[in-house]
Amino acid sequence: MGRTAHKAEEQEARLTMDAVTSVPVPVNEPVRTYAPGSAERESLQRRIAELEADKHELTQTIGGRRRLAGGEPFDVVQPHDHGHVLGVSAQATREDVGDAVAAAKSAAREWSELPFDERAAVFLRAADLMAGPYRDTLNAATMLGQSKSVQQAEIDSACELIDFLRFNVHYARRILAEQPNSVPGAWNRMEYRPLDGFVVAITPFNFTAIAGNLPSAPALMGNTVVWKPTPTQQLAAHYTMQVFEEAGLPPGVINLVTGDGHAVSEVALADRGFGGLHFTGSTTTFKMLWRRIADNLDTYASYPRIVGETGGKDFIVAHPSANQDKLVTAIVRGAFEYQGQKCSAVSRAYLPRSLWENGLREQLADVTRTVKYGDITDFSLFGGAVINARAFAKHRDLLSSVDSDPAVNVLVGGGCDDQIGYFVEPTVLVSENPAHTLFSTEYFGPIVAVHVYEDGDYERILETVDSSAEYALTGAVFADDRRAIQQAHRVLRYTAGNFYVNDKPTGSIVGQQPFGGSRGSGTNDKAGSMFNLLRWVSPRAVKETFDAPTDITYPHMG
Ligand SMILES: NC(=O)c1ccc[n+]([C@@H]2O[C@H](COP(=O)([O-])OP(=O)(O)OC[C@H]3O[C@@H](n4cnc5c(N)ncnc54)[C@H](O)[C@@H]3O)[C@@H](O)[C@H]2O)c1
Ligand SMILES: N[C@@H](CCC=O)C(=O)O
Repeated sequence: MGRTAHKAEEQEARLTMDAVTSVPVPVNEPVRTYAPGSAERESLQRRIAELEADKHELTQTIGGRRRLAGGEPFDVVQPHDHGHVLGVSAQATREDVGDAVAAAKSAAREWSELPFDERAAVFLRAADLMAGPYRDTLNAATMLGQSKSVQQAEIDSACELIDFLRFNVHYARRILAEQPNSVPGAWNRMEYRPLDGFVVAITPFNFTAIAGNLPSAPALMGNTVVWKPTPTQQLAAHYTMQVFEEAGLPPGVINLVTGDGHAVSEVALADRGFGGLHFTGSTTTFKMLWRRIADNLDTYASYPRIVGETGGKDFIVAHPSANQDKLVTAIVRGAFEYQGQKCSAVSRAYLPRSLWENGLREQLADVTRTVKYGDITDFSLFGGAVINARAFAKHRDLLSSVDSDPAVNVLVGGGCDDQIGYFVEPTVLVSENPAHTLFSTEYFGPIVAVHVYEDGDYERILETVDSSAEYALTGAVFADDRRAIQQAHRVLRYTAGNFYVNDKPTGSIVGQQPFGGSRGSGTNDKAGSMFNLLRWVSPRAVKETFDAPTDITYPHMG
């Protein structure tokens, strides 16, 4: 048999396999508790000690080869103990990024021609490695490098990342199964090709799961990727890449480059073969990258896909009928877990005067005072430090400005200290002015602004919540009165892409609350869902006619 005939047969077999197999039905990875005395706690503590004792060389992976970037070196430290260096990495140069782009291009054809099941198996295997032998490593790296408590690491670098990988395979299979109608004599098919170009994934510091999902989701759909994690998440990203490789990801499919990303936007976003951006991070960075892409529009072979999940000014609004205990728990967990550094974190709360003056103020202050931050290797603590010196300085400046602001009262907190780690106290600020910048600016730290409204002004305050900030990511209403809940649904319909009723607006779960927001919060392509995966395919409609006409006349022509 000739080589061409053999190739055609092989291709036919691939199409058939894509059409008939099924994939494992995903279930959410159970969250481990790490309770005192448990074996899982001991095992994790051992791994933390090992990672702390090591000084990692945090390399790039380009075309399957590890190498330190050619630019300026930088240290990766523990935010809660910034004198403790976990690893050394370096800024990617233009040459490094050029090599990563070349590696992505050269791996593209073979990877896209691999049957879907073979690609899916790589990521399902990665999920199992993360759930098993790599769980402690990824959790320890996330705790040490990003200053997460054990609970916050477990729901991120274990459960959410594993869920992304398993659920994406399930959703991708559903996309492939979505086929057009055929009529007698013709067969219509939809082929879900990857994009006609490589994808750039640029990822934030705050979620190891997001950092792993952004390159792997397009790769699952057959794309090759240049992935740039952020320096402060480099340790966990390093191990995530290691898992992908151990799971059998071929060289060049995901190419990790290190550093602040300037060379990535200069080289990869200016390449003719750039096919799409998968971004999560601040609104400012996303807008800057979008503008750069727009400036290069005439360079590209295709219109690039742009997916970005960005900042938030997430809220809780409570009706006078709200349950006070549940409300306080939601504000404190929502605002102060992971030091307020979730894009979904509560950073503004609108509370009715009747509750505020009948115990809510004192209860909120008392519970907030119990929140302790420190070295996250102490499992009794609630949280750690903010991510770096820049974040610390932003919070320090804000706290010192509110000290002398007559429009703001500090209910609790207000202190900060960066001698050992970048610590900012859990802080509740109260202002009578709902138009104060505290209610519109994303600070991304453990600070929540409270506005107390008159009970009769509920509808008006809902309108204020809607119009105060440029963002529309997450939000929650607390009420027992169903009419109040319905009013909130109506007025706040576009104020949050993830809306919660009587629950905190953080902690979405893959497969349960697909995540993302609109307005200044992003393109709302819902990470970990079919909506996101659809952005990484370029469908081709194929019609095959079995017995094509041989006569150009139509019946009306007689
Ligand atoms: N909506 C969501 O799903 C979501 C999830 C997590 C975080 N976030 C948002 O992310 C932000 C916090 O993350 P961050 O501090 O890492 O954000 P960031 O915007 O500072 O950085 C994000 C990424 O962009 C890179 N970057 C910055 N400048 C660049 C440039 N010129 N060229 C190329 N890359 C560049 C960074 O190195 C990093 O990898 C917050 O605003 C938060 O709300 C949003
Ligand atoms: N899934 C997370 C997303 C956080 C973003 O930073 C949450 O819902 O809290």
